[in-house]
Amino acid sequence: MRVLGVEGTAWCASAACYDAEADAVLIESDAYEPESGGIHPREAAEHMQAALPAVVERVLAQVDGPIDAVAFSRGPGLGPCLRIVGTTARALAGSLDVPLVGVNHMVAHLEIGRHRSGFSSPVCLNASGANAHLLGYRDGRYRVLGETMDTGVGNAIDKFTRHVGWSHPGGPKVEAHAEDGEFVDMPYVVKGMDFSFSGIMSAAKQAYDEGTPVEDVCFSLQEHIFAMLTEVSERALSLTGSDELVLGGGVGQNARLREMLEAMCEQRGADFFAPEPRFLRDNAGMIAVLGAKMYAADDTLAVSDSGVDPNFRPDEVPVTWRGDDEDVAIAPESGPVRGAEAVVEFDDDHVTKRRLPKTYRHPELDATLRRDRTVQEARLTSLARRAGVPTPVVRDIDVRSATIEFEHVGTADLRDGLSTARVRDVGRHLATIHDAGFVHGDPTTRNVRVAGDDDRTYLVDFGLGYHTDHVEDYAMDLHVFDQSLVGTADAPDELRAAVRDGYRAVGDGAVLTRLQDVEGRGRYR
Ligand SMILES: C[C@@H](O)[C@H](NC(=O)OP(=O)(O)OC[C@H]1O[C@@H](n2cnc3c(N)ncnc32)[C@H](O)[C@@H]1O)C(=O)O
Ligand SMILES: Nc1ncnc2c1ncn2[C@@H]1O[C@H](COP(=O)(O)OP(=O)(O)OP(=O)(O)O)[C@@H](O)[C@H]1O
Ligand SMILES: [Fe+2]
Repeated sequence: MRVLGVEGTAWCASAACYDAEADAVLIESDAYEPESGGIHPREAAEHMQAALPAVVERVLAQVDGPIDAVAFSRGPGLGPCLRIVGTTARALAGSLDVPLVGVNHMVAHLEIGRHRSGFSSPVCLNASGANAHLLGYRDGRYRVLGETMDTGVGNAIDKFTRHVGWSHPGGPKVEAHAEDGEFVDMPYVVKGMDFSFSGIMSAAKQAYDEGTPVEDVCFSLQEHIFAMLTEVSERALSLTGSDELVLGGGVGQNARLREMLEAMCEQRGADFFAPEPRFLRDNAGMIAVLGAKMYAADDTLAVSDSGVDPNFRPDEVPVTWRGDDEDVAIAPESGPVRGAEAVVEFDDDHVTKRRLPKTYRHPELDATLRRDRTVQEARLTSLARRAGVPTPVVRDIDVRSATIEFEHVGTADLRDGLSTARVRDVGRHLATIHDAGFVHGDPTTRNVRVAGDDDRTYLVDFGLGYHTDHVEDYAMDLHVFDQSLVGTADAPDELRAAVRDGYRAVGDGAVLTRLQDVEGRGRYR
């Protein structure tokens, strides 16, 4: 089987042919390079119009044999560019007289890694220009386990380089300048498996304006941003119990990001795979490869239904080409637990939590995070108890070794004992701590302990918590819990409703309204 792929969501006019029998991918691309500033949608569309016919022709000239289907990027991306891709693909399918396959560009970024690695059900980190998210397959969909709360990771970096006056794209320039840089402290924002770049981008621009050497800013940007992405990836591995990670997206070409992910996986005994650069940056090869899987599953489009969608989210795609039994693994654990942050050991009635150094992080950043989170965790665990939320008693704390000793609570993680009554309780607990002026920061189904007998639910792991009176922060706390239900429960909808019920019974209705807002936000900016 041979599938022709067409890509052109933003900057890369590309065509490819995937020969499934030979597992060979032929790619021809032509990049749009803005003369100044970032990507202008109209100029980018003009580039697609001019360049797509030529790359298609170059591919077809090298193909020896019939084409069985034409696959194209349906979204997400820039509307004017996508429409040209759509028109090109429809015309090709018509002239070749073959079916049309509409591919989600973000799912293609992840599937190419799965395809090339041979991993069965990995967690995927997509680190591209306009996006940044963690995906895991569950129950017929790619679930968004975590994502950026503002801009995509590449766009964030590109905004800094525009500020400095460097041409687009900025990522490779930041990587080159970082080589001679030294560490300066910058904002580091992770909320469960979500993360945000707006604070660090303003800080980077300000540091540059105030005379910090640009090499130091570039170095520190990479150290912070990529450590954030690595931490959330590790949290996703820990939460799902998966031991496979694949990387996708243009920022994945960065050697420092790959090095960090590789080191993290090695430290926890997981397998890591990053496809070669031609499959990381935007390319039609990944569109053709996923197109072939979809075509084999009869997942084709009638021309009348083949409109493009600039906001096409990866979790909207019915995954027709994978089996029902391929869900991302959820392994039962025994013995010491290796969370995203700490190693937790159990001894009779107490639990020792050690934040061991993470070799992937810069030593200074590592020391700060381990110390601050240890102090904060001990404080907030006790504050929550005083507010009336069941949490373990803090028996001892040693800030130097970032170690806390807790009372052992519960008999299982909520993940392994989900019920509507229990998640309703969690909703109430979150409302109670928000009322007391702080957030948990990482409320997942593994950071709640449950007990069989009295059905109490305890909150643990307050290390990412902080004091705040912003409705947005409270809503994000709920959103993190909501996403963890989606990621770990078989039938999450009833549970999600129960959390809201619990929250409503105790907390502020404005937070639930804001939660709807948070969920409705398209983050492709
Ligand atoms: C929707 C689609 O149009 C979009 N595509 C996209 O963002 O192009 P992609 O090729 O995946 O990524 C481009 C980004 O990747 C960054 N980049 C390229 N090389 C880099 C490097 N060595 N280090 C860091 N960033 C790099 C660029 O600065 C740019 O922001 C997407 O996938 O989000
Ligand atoms: N006090 C406690 N009593 C019983 N079990 C606990 C207690 N504290 C932690 N655990 C168990 O250990 C696991 C890991 O602990 P914790 O979440 O604090 O570590 P972590 O490294 O911060 O995890 P992550 O950052 O991945 O959420 C929890 O999911 C829970 O199963
Ligand atoms: Fe992309």
